[in-house]
Amino acid sequence: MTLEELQTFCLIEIEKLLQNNGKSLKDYAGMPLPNVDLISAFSNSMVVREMQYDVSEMLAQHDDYFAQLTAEQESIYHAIISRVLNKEHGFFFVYGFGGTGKTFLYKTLSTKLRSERKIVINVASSGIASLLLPGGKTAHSMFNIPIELNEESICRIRVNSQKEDLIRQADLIIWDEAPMTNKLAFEAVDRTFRDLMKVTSISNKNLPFGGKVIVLGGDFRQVLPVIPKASRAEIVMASINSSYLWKHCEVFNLTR
Ligand SMILES: Nc1ncnc2c1ncn2[C@@H]1O[C@H](COP(=O)(O)OP(=O)(O)OP(=O)(O)O)[C@@H](O)[C@H]1O
Repeated sequence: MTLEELQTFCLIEIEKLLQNNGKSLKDYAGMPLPNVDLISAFSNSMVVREMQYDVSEMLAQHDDYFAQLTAEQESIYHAIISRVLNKEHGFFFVYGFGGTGKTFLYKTLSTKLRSERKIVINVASSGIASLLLPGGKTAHSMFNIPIELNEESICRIRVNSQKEDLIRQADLIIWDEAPMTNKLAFEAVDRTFRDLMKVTSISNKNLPFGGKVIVLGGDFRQVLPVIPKASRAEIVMASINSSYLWKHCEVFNLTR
């Protein structure tokens, strides 16, 4: 917890005691007031959970991972981190077959940003893969992706919910095993994020995933979307690289 957060916590407690006695911090000239932005962040337990990582532990882990990155991993790392730090949008795909170090890269990115108290949402297409990611969940449960999908689907994220707030505040979203998810699921997430992020800036409506920095990863030679009785062509058409989103994607390759 930072000193400012600690101060806000203390001021909230003092304010509660004062209010119980018919007074308020505002009645005392020169007394600081709690930081309103932090109060709303505290009230969202999903955001609080993401802020609870031990900063020095994250930094130590990051430095250890970073020192081991290969040149390929390091250049992808810098490309992604610079987008986050410069508050620019980014839609990336990290392509690499099993064992090329995608998860290692995700862990290095996550520890870097968490060491700076930024929010990283780690999801995977399958439950098993999500267990390998730090703080991982399945994409379907995190983004409330509907089971039945079509070209107009949107995710069922309630307005003013904690999840909506968490997504809005997220600095980086990492989605592993992307090739096995139907493109309609990414398109539903894209529409939902555009809608959700236009509150922050109207121009986000025109950016892929509402201007978020999102990293998809996986290997198209492993598992593709499962569609009962579909032909090979239909399966290929259901992959993310057949989506309208793909032309916006910056693809990186991990080869070793
Ligand atoms: N730069 C690195 N330095 C040291 N070890 C690494 C590095 N990159 C990856 N590894 C190690 O190599 C192994 C495979 O890496 P990792 O699990 O990240 O690959 P992956 O591409 O995610 O594989 P999969 O797609 O099968 O999940 C792991 O044990 C990981 O710790």
